[in-house]
Amino acid sequence: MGPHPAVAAIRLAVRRVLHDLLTEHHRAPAAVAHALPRELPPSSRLPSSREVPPPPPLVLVACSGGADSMALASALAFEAPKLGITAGGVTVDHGLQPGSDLRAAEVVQRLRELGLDPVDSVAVTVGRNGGPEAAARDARYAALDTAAERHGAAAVLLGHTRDDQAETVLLGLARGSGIRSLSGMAAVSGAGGRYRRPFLGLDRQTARKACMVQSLPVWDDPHNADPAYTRSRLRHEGLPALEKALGKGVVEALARTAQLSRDDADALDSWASQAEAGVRDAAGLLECAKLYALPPAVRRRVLRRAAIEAGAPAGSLFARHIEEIDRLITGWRGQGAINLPGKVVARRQGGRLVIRQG
Ligand SMILES: Nc1ncnc2c1ncn2[C@@H]1O[C@H](COP(=O)(O)OP(=O)(O)OP(=O)(O)O)[C@@H](O)[C@H]1O
Repeated sequence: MGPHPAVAAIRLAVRRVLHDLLTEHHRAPAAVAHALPRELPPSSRLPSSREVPPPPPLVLVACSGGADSMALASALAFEAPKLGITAGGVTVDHGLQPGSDLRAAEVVQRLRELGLDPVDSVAVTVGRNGGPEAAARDARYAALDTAAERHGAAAVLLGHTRDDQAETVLLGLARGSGIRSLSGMAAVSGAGGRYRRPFLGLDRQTARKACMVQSLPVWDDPHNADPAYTRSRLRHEGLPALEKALGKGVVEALARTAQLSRDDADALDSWASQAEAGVRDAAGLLECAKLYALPPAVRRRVLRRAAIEAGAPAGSLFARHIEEIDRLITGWRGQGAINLPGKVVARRQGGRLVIRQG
């Protein structure tokens, strides 16, 4: 008898990602070998480094101890050895609740019991930038980046599911900042495509079921049920209400919206990068008349890129900033300079748009 369908589904999702990683590993052996600073065993220190096969790639799972990432850890532990991949894990202690260090130690133990090695627990200090959820996320990704680099990991797997994706799309929709924010989380992201999300096509229920039938103990993060958090309200009130009003397929439709929006946003980004050269004069300044002639979606992207190039931090540059710059082109009434994040200033001078720091 084969495994329970939920277990088969999580394993298949992980197997696909590991196959992709191996294909990349074989396509770019030099680059991957370079990203793997782990000591080679003495027997493999041959005179010609070209003949030395790179060590097997290491893949880490980022595990909170919750159902999604425990299911992910179990599937990784099962699939990785079959493909000659070393599987490890990292858990991050945000220090936000009493006893969080004990929970982190428990997660480490569970990951070791699954056969993962190395397993790290990293304690972080959560700052105050941009609200509690954003601050915890920033601290978490910084810790995961450091762990991945320390171990020379080829990838870090994250347990985001289709339900998380649906929530992310709705949050993006409510921000009103365009299709890039509707495109949710990418299956591959981070420096060099480090982060992989094998479960984006699976629902949360499947991950929970897989934990249950494998008798994996899971930890329910009290933050996930705390109505003080936007995502938690969306998960427990918003999405169920939408499902009630629109039917059960909403989550799937929102996840599909993410994929379609991502493709559209990528196409517009590439259009904007091609259009950019054509709207600059010989001195490299943006010509207002040529910007005016661009479709608004392309023009806004050119303006955003110019602001980032001038030093505005991408994460602090919002749709309203771009709209203000855009008005220098499309609603020109002699208005003054516009202050942007990162001390960047945009002003219209003659027929040119000047965006620079200071
Ligand atoms: N404290 C943590 N340590 C390590 N990885 C984490 C931690 N918190 C979240 N992650 C990673 O980020 C993913 C998404 O986490 P998030 O809390 O947004 O979603 P979740 O649906 O509650 O996931 P889970 O059920 O795994 O906790 C997790 O599946 C896991 O891979």
